[in-house]
Amino acid sequence: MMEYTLPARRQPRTAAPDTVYTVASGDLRLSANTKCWPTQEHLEADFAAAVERLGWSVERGHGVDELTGHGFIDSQRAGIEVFKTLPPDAPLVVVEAVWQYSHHVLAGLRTHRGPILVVANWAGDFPGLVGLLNLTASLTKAGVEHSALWSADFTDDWAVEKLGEWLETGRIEHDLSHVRSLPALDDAAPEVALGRALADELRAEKAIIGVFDEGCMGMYNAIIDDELLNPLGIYKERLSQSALLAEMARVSDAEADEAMAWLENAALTFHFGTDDATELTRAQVQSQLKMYIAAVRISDDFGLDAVGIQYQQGLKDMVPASDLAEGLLNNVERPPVRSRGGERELYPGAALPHFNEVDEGVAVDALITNRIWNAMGFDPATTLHDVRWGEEYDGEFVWVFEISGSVPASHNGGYDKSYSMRQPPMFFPLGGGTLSGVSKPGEIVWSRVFVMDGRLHVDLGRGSVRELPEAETQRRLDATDPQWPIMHAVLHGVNRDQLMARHKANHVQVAYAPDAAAADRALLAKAALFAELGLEVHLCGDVAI
Ligand SMILES: C[C@H](O)[C@@H](O)[C@@H](O)C(=O)CO
Repeated sequence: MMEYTLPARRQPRTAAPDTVYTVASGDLRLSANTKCWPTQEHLEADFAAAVERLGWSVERGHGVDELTGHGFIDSQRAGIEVFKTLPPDAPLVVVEAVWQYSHHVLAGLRTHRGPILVVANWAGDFPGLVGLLNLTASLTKAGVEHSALWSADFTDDWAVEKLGEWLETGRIEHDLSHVRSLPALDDAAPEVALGRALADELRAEKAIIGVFDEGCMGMYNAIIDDELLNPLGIYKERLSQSALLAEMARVSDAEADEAMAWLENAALTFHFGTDDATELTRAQVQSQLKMYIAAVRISDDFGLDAVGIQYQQGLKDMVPASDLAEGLLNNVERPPVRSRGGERELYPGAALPHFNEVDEGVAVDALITNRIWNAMGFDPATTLHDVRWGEEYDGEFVWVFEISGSVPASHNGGYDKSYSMRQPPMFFPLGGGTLSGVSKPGEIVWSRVFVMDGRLHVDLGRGSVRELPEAETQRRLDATDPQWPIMHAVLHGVNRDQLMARHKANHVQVAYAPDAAAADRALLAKAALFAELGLEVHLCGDVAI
């Protein structure tokens, strides 16, 4: 008989009784992990104290790295190694005070057999809630059973009761009574006819989304397989960020400066400084505008209907942030871009929808929103935001929707009400300016396209954007990232915990309509379009259908 070298069988550890094991997933960027570590330690102490008060013990599943000084799992490999040492049947909690890359822990969580809980602190300072929402959405797409919980410090009655429920049963049931399935639609409604006609057109004529490097920052939920995407009539053009760099190198300084002059003329405020390491410089913006021009030219080359640049891996070490380009692309009014030889203006008078962080759920949504809003004669500017945080103001819960860098200027009421600040060095070593502002008051449709049970779904809802006093706006910006664009959103008929429990992404899509009745009509058209394409449509909160 032949003798082969068989791998030694690993003996799985047995879980200690009444013990919860914790892990913490982090960023890939050392600067972010180091800076956020004290906040993470604080949350872990609060959470452990809550568990211990309920009579259980907490064992941290991995230590603090002596070299880096932080205790985050900072790569997929590190995560796999940590999970090898954990008892596979133990109750396991992923504790998150920061923005994290879900794939760091997804491999381990996919094969973990014990109950899984993801928790975050209800705080604005670092995007822990955003990290939680990405991980729970990724687990949902992966079909891994899990629960989630959030609290300021895990001493409030609600969180303590929910934690107790999880310790006892291995599950937390949240109130999801705000979600209902789309009812049969009125065939005679013009919005239904519009939605269905646009769906037919999309399937028959097809559209292409350009994906500059798929899979940003471990966001597994943000990747939609071709098998799910193609039946909608949407196809991916897989592009490399290297090609974007090469194209940027072909854009002249003079062309970028012309775009800069256009923006200065439109009264966009740039907060310039001189220290490249921490402040915004003209050279950074010039590079960003070269990216804008290059992205439009490549989109034209490939006949793209929408485009996404992932930036935060790879490009972040090569050029300043993609955000300024992204905000410009999503706006109808933007610096004109001509073909390389100057003969043609590209995508004249139109927004070219951009899906930040190559989130393909956003790509589908932005493309469809753009078509419906254009057909209805509304401003088609649409953007994602991070579901970042929120607090009550004046008796209602006002969300801080805040994406990490840019919105279309029309959301702020125009370029003259928008500004550009240097991206925080912790995340963006080479800087670059944002396209920021405070989103104008008005009526919005919000939505999220996501993958669950191997199918595409969409959640749709209505909201209003509030105007808050300047001091409150500033307080919210200071409590989060003051460089980033903020929207004071109130969701109709959906409370804080309902959104957190249900929302299957760190991102939420928003688009304005001229007034409440118009927003209701746009939502109806969107629901009809998505239903016609075969998505499972869910209505969230108070929706007039
Ligand atoms: C800068 C950070 O990495 C952000 O990109 C992160 O918080 C997100 O926006 C995630 O959607």
